[in-house]
This record gives sequence, structure tokens and C-alpha cells, in this order.
Amino acid sequence: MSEKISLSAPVIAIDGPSGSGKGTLCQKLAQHLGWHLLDSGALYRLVGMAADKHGCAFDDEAAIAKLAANLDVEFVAGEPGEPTRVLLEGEDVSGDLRTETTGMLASKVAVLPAVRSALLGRQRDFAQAPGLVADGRDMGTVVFTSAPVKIFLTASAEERADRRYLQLKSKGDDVNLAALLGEIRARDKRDSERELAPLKPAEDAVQLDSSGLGIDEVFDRVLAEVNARLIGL
Ligand SMILES: Nc1ncnc2c1ncn2[C@@H]1O[C@H](COP(=O)(O)OP(=O)(O)OP(=O)(O)O)[C@@H](O)[C@H]1O
Ligand SMILES: Nc1ccn([C@H]2C[C@H](O)[C@@H](COP(=O)(O)O)O2)c(=O)n1
Repeated sequence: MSEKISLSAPVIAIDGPSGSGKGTLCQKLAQHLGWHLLDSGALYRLVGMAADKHGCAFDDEAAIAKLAANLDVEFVAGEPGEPTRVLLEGEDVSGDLRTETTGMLASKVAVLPAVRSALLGRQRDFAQAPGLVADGRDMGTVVFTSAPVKIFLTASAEERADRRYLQLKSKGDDVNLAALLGEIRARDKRDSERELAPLKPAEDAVQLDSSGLGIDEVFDRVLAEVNARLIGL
């Protein structure tokens, strides 16, 4: 049984594997509700990039945890209509942050218990009024165990690879569908099989398979769940 921490604001915890649509859904929910947004994967991605930049061995837990605890990151709002820029140690890493290569670096540092513990408080600090929509792998099982709404969003690996292919292709990247599917499966395996905070649904999570569902359909179903669960809070 996981420890229940008290929350200073309601949290909607959305977990699931890579490409299931968590980021898209969380952004829409946060915008709709006027709540804060936590992209916990971005924190792990930044730690993975920092470890790579500093030439850390991926089993050097102490060195990587130190980077995680002292993560020098700045989010710089762009001009209207322009995306936020992310600066890691003063360097603009926005272009590389969301790549599959960075996702794999993140997945590697995420197996290290000291790294997870270094990022825990930073993630919990995001739970501020009026509320938080939290996107990750362990939002419902570890970080926000008392969240009144927990969703575990999935889709088949094939559909997630198709989505990622379209996403990267539309940005003009040179992509290979079979390679993407392989990377997604490898990341699923590492994220689900790690000892600490593995990717899995919380016991009290609502599970939603988004295969064959459009973005709006997923949003409507989750919003109905949110409205049902948050009544009376
Ligand atoms: N229900 C859906 N139907 C079709 N495409 C979708 C759906 N949900 C999301 N997408 C698209 O799939 C791609 C991946 O979505 P998104 O980045 O939200 O996934 P994610 O779960 O946050 O992935 P990651 O964990 O790797 O960050 C995006 O291009 C997004 O527009
Ligand atoms: N709460 C989290 C969030 C992310 N991770 C790790 C595992 C993922 O493969 C990687 C990148 O996440 P993404 O940006 O694709 O959501 O980071 C985790 O372990 N726990």
C-alpha cells in the first residue's frame, strides 16, 4: 500500500506509456480548467540531457542524482504564438527535448532511485491552487497518491508508433516507422520493469485505451470522469 500524502490543491494524475496522448490530454485539461500543468517527463528528460552533457556513466547514480537535485533549468516564455524555450545550464535545448533519443536518456536515468527521490519534492511543489494536471508514469502511484482523479491512458504500441511517426514527419524529421516502434517497445519495457515506481496503473485509476479514439473523444471521456469525481471537493 503506497503512502498517502496530503495535497494543498486537487490533482488530476494522468499516467501511461509514451505516445498514449498524455501530454496532449493534459494540456487541453489544464487549459480548460485553468489549472497548473506538470510535465514530469520533461524533468527526467532534462536530467538525462544533463547526464549526457556532463559525460556521466548511466549507472553513476550519485553523480546523476546531484545533477537532478541542482537542475539548472529556465523556461522562457516565447512571443505570443511562439513556444516556450527551455534553457538547460543556459543552453537552449528546446529542439532536442522531445526527441526519442532524449526520451531514451530520460528512461535510463529514471531507473535510478536517488534521481527519482531528488525530483520528488520539485514535482509535489506544483500542486498549487486552483489545481494541478500532472502528466507522467508514477503520478497516481507515487507522487500524488491522494489525487482525487487518476487516469491510466494507453494505446497499442503500433498506434503509438503511428502517432509519433505523423508527429515527427509533420515537423520535417526523417523518420522510420519500424525504428520508432522498436524504440517505443524498448522504452515501455524499461519503464514498466524498473524496480522503483514502475509504469503501472494505480489501484484506483480509471483505465482508458485510446486506440481508435480521437483526441477530442479522449478529452470528453476524461472530462466527464473529472466532473464526476471532483463534485463535492
Ligand atoms: N487520441 C489520439 N488520436 C490520435 N493522435 C493522438 C491522440 N492523442 C495524441 N495524439 C498525437 O500523438 C502524438 C503523441 O502524443 P503525446 O505527446 O500527447 O503523447 P505522450 O503520451 O505525452 O507521449 P510522451 O510520454 O512520449 O511524451 C502527438 O502528435 C499527438 O497529437
Ligand atoms: N513521472 C515520470 C515521467 C517520466 N519518466 C521517465 C520515463 C519516460 O520514458 C521518460 C520520458 O517521459 P515522457 O516525456 O516521454 O513522458 O521519463 C518517469 O520515469 N516518470
